[in-house]
Amino acid sequence: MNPAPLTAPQDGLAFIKGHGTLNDFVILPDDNAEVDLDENLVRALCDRRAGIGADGVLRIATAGALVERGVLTVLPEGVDDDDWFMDYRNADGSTAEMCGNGVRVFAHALVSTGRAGVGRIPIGTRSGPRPAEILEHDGNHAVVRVDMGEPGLLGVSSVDLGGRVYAGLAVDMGNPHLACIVPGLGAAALRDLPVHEAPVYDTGFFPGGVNVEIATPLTDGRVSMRVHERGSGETMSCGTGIVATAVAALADAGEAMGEVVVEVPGGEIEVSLTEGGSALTGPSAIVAEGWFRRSGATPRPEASRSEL
Ligand SMILES: N[C@@H](CCC[C@H](N)C(=O)O)C(=O)O
Repeated sequence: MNPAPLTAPQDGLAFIKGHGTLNDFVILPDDNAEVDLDENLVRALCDRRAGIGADGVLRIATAGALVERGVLTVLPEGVDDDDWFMDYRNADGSTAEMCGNGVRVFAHALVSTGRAGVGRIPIGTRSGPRPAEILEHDGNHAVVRVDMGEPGLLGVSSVDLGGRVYAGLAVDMGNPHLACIVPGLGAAALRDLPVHEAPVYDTGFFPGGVNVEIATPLTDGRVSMRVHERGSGETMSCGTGIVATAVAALADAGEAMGEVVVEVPGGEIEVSLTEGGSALTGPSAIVAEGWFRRSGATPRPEASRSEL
């Protein structure tokens, strides 16, 4: 008997799987925004046991199509109708304004699917334009630099993570962050902290939730960081959180600008902070493509929800 070759199933949703320093994404090429990307579908795609598994979903669509379909109410300032737009969703189905690792992988996917050429690529996000430049490209691997815009300094706050309270700098990277530089913390001790536990933060300060970074102080231009992301739990890397951490680590050292290498469990990323701007440079990998069978998606029993 000849086994049937793989063909697109009738209810198949084409996907690409990629990651940036192990912050992983299901990428949905959906230029005209035809897919009804509701919370249940996002959760099913991101489910690490019953789905493909990812920290988030990146839908590729034009900004104009997302407005036409009502996914966006208005175009963010500086984003044009024809721009590719990164419609980002967290693993729990919530929407976020920005994802720094996501923009690198998104730009890489645009190039590898022929939607853009290498060079500077305009990319729209809910927090405005985040142009990316492919610095190296070798099929499934790329090095991408993203213009991350000007970090906003919001003040100081604190968070309880695993029973210990940390003070941090609140940084707006389009999405909210609390970057906590812990005096005397070394990389080995950071590895032992219970960053997977749900952070207890000031909901008055962060009414829409917050991403929490715990990091070592700046030493020779480097810091180590771990992150608990809003809507995804602990991840191996977070691009916006990496820039927020660089801002906080430099501030802690009495500086406002400079270059910082941030080590995360998933690898290393370079951050450049300049007058009124920031950039993130790091790798992207594309590892798979295929079809997600929508009718095969299995709702999770309530008892297993904490794993999402
Ligand atoms: N992993 C991302 C950030 C994704 C969004 C975040 N969880 C939020 O809800 O704000 C990154 O690389 O920046």
